[in-house]
Amino acid sequence: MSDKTGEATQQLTAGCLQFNIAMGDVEGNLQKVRDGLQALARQGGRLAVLPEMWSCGFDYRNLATLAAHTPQVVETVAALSARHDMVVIGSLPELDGDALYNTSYLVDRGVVRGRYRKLHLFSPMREDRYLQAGSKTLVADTSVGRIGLAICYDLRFPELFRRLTLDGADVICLSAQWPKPRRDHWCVLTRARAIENQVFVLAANCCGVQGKLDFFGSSMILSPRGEVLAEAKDQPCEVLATLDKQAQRDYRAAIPAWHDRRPDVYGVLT
Ligand SMILES: NC(=O)CCC(=O)C(=O)O
Repeated sequence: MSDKTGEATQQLTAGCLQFNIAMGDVEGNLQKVRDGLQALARQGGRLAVLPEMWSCGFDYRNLATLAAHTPQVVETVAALSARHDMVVIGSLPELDGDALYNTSYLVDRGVVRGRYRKLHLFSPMREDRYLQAGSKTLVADTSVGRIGLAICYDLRFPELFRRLTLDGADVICLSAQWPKPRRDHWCVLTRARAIENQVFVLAANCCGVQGKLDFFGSSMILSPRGEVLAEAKDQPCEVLATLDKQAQRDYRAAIPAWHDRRPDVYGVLT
């Protein structure tokens, strides 16, 4: 599919942490992540995906103050990722000057390898009123392979996922806060993005109630064929699966949709 495989691990144990995000409670949410990463590490996890805005939720009124904690939160996650020999990905509020972003941090064994600022802000949850949109995509080489990042509503934009795959991602990690009643969209779209790009998709959602929103969980791990390798129910938990990179290469060779694309006719993506 791409010569930029960034191949590091043939068999990768990877997981999503799903929990109920307590609005504004940075320390409480961080403790859930400490416990969850430890549980994943005990089961051999080398890659962990956390939900969207996991440190505090969309606490818009206090977001600038809460975002001021983010550098310290990232430092703590970096220390945990080093201790557990893991790549950890999840979105947090980021303050840059006066601007706030919904930013996914990719931390690899103690080092921040990249940041991705959400491109598509979800106006039904008023995200566009309080946050700025990013303007760049991110695919990074890590100790577990080449990873592309996306955040929640981004899932509805196949062009982004195609771009990440064109840039060599073999795993795409999505942090989300995706509420009821749109579980069917979540299930179909995570699967579609995996199948159409022949990539692994790890999609971490939150669960529980925050204000008027009720989150159904269903964090997912999908194979490049679209098989559901693991799926959470609606309670706090971690889900894990083994990602077989050789099987991914074999499948891409068997169904060569990538080579058969016709961007000369219909696409500007090259
Ligand atoms: N936080 C989000 O981006 C929510 C996206 C969502 O719920 C959707 O249906 O799309």
